[in-house]
Amino acid sequence: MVRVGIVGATGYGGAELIRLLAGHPQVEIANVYSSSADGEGLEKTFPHVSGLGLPKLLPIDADSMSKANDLIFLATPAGVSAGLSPQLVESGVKVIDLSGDFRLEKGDVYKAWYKKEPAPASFVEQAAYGLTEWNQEQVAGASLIANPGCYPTAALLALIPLMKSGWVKPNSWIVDAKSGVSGAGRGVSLGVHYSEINESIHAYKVGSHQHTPEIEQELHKQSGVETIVQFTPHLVPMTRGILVTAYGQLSQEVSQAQIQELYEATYADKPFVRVRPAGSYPHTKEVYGSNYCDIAIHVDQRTGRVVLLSVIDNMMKGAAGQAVQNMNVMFGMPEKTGLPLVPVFP
Ligand SMILES: NC(=O)C1=CN([C@@H]2O[C@H](COP(=O)(O)OP(=O)(O)OC[C@H]3O[C@@H](n4cnc5c(N)ncnc54)[C@H](OP(=O)(O)O)[C@@H]3O)[C@@H](O)[C@H]2O)C=CC1
Ligand SMILES: CC(=O)N[C@@H](CCC(=O)OP(=O)(O)O)C(=O)O
Repeated sequence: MVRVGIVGATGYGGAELIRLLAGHPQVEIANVYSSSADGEGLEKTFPHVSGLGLPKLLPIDADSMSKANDLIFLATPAGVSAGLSPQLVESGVKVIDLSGDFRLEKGDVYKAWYKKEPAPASFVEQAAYGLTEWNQEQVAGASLIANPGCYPTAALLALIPLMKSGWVKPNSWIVDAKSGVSGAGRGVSLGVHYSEINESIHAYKVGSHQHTPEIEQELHKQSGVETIVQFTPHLVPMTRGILVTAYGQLSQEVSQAQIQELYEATYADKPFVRVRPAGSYPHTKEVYGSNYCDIAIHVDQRTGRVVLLSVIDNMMKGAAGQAVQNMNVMFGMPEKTGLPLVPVFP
């Protein structure tokens, strides 16, 4: 059994990790940690986990954490992992970080987009970017995983095959994304107040969202081609789910069938990416509560553009689900272990 510890267990990412790990056949939830609720039972925060026999919340202390766990998940705000993970990794415990602290390779880029001090460069260098489908080998050998952001997961799984093909003009990509409100975490603020967001939709952080350099960095790494992406996120009044609609200008005559074939071949052996039949319209509800990313391809011959539609559950493939998928790969377990396959529907 792998002994896991969860930091940030009182947040949304932490709660989703508990849901998955409590049902994982090869994991023991050994410890849960909190920066604010020492000694309390997690059911005080989350009545829905009552009766699972979970340990009480402990204070965060790197020394004792590294002795009591084989793996620590950090589901904490940006900046926390940058300080904590180096100590944990040095003492021999593996770390999967759900925040953005180890995703960006260049410290100055992190500082510019997150407005925080970057993690030590030597640890950023050894972190594997945990987009499992594309980095399985690096994930398997890593001690520190930078779990991808929710929007980058949906965008990258859709864009990478076409970026690698050379069939789309690199700087033409426009990534329009819509997210449910759980993507903003459990903290209360005016921006997620029910009466402010219900029956409304709005864009935010146009040209300045911190996931923009992450998408660009990984497209470059996977395709070898530098790319600038126009990324616009929107907040929609639903709890979970992300829909990415991405537009790229084709660089040559390519048919819908050719692109469809490319995607089907690329993801044929990837259990969590489902390429939908040509011309379909995936709904976020069709992946709700699951670790799937569903992708559909539309070629518009009139405009010469390809339109990619990609849906995920932000809490699952966009956060905790992908983190568990990475844990499975790190510990040599089958990739799908403990990840319930069928989405909750309706
Ligand atoms: N929600 C989502 O869809 C996604 C989230 N992420 C990332 O995952 C991380 C967690 O997100 P999410 O669960 O939504 O956020 P939440 O705000 O719901 O939870 C974060 C938790 O972190 C803990 N925390 C707060 N401050 C500190 C601190 N200084 N030191 C240690 N722990 C602290 C809090 O628990 P306590 O007070 O008990 O310590 C809190 O419950 C974030 O970095 C987020 O960006 C990534 C992808 C998707
Ligand atoms: C809807 C919503 O607010 N989503 C969050 C998701 C970002 C996130 O989780 O940030 P890191 O993964 O980079 O830490 C946002 O746009 O900031």
